[in-house]
Amino acid sequence: MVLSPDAPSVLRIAVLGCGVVGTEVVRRLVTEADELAARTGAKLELVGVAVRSLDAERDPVVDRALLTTDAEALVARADVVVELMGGIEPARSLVLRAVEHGASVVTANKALLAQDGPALYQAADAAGVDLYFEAAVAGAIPIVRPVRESLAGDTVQRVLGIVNGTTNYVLDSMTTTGDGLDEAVAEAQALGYAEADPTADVEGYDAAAKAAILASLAFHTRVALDDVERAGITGLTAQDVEWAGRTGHVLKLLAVAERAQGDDGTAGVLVRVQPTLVPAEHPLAGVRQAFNAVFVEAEAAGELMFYGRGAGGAPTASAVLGDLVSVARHRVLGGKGPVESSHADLPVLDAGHARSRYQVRLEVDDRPGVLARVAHALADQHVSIESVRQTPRATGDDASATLVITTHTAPVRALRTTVDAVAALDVVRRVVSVLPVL
Ligand SMILES: NC(=O)c1ccc[n+]([C@@H]2O[C@H](COP(=O)([O-])OP(=O)(O)OC[C@H]3O[C@@H](n4cnc5c(N)ncnc54)[C@H](O)[C@@H]3O)[C@@H](O)[C@H]2O)c1
Ligand SMILES: N[C@@H](CCO)C(=O)O
Ligand code: NA
Repeated sequence: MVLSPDAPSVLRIAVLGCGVVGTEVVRRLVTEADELAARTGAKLELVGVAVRSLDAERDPVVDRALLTTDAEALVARADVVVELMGGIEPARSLVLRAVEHGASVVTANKALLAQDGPALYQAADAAGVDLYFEAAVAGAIPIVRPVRESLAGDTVQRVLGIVNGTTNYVLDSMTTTGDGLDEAVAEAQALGYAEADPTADVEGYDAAAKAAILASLAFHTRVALDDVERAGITGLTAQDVEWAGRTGHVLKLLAVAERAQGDDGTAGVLVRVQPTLVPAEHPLAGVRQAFNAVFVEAEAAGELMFYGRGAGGAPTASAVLGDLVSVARHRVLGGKGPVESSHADLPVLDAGHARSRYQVRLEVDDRPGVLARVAHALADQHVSIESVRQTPRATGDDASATLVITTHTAPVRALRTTVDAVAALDVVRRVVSVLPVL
């Protein structure tokens, strides 16, 4: 490449946090140094790695002479800061400090971006530096850049997918083994997918943060973590998974961000994370283990699908290094990457505006007239039935049955009212589950 005489020949790189991802980023910076320099046009010199403890055991690829517990001082002497410690503070202050010093930032921190993204994007923009975050959504899968750049000339209608590897592993394991949730989570922990405290994954916070980031990019609108309607997988049982299979579905934790209309017809966006019944023949049903997959539906492009590893040290490091080369190239060749695009400023609608097909599973008395009464309760709310399946549970005087009703697309508010009405019928013993169907 032809470089201007004042282009830097060396860029100082600071890595903050040396855990699962940080270690793999350091490994590639060390082992691929020559190749990265050739691609960038400048040497990427690792000048320090901020850690909590200097004495902790580490992979030998990490040069102990580069370790420091003074992250602030390290940030002050870097051209590019790679934030991989996670959490809100001190990550937030260090990212702000970095851009104030004129350093570009690469981060994998979805929690921070979903909470404080706008302030960070503005600070980077004001300072004229880059803030890149491909690794924050779906790990190695290129999805931030396609939505932010490749689709910048199109109109995205909907983004949906599996964006949390841990919960996909847990649900996949429940599907294949018939295990309950606790056993599957313990297995995911033993294999290193789920953390010791798996709350962020199993309660859907991690997926919700990613959904907020994707929605912001896709709809040119600010969407924060609190705007996302969220349900995790903790309430799911082995029976829910079994019934999904019996009715031709696979249970997946889906993130959905879509354009929708408010009550007065105004345009808005809806963003939610919830366990969803995916038809067995749908491509998302075949996303196994800890893999992620994201569908994007855009006006001109039509349907796009992105699939790959959404977690793990090396895959996530791939996305971080891609960003690092991009922002480093801007330093060498001049120019800057995209800034926050929130001009559409669409309202985030409350989840009551969602429309979906639903599957309602009931335990009912098994006697004449029961089905008619349940069907009547749905008809009262104009919720149309697509199919009904009845399976006997117990026979004799106390005969009972499982009733699985699949509805046509209905507004979630009508569905909720319907379920309350059904639950109140004396012939209905229990509403076991209500799940959306993709
Ligand atoms: N692990 C993955 O698969 C994955 C995938 C995508 C994104 N991410 C994101 O990447 C980031 C890092 O994740 P991870 O899995 O490597 O976590 P990790 O817990 O393995 O590593 C984080 C490291 O940062 C260190 N750290 C925390 N606070 C620090 C501080 N104040 N000063 C110095 N060091 C500090 C911790 O001691 C730890 O070693 C997080 O934002 C995470 O959400 C992780
Ligand atoms: N805990 C996350 C890591 C990637 O963000 C997951 O399981 O997908
Ligand atoms: Na990604």
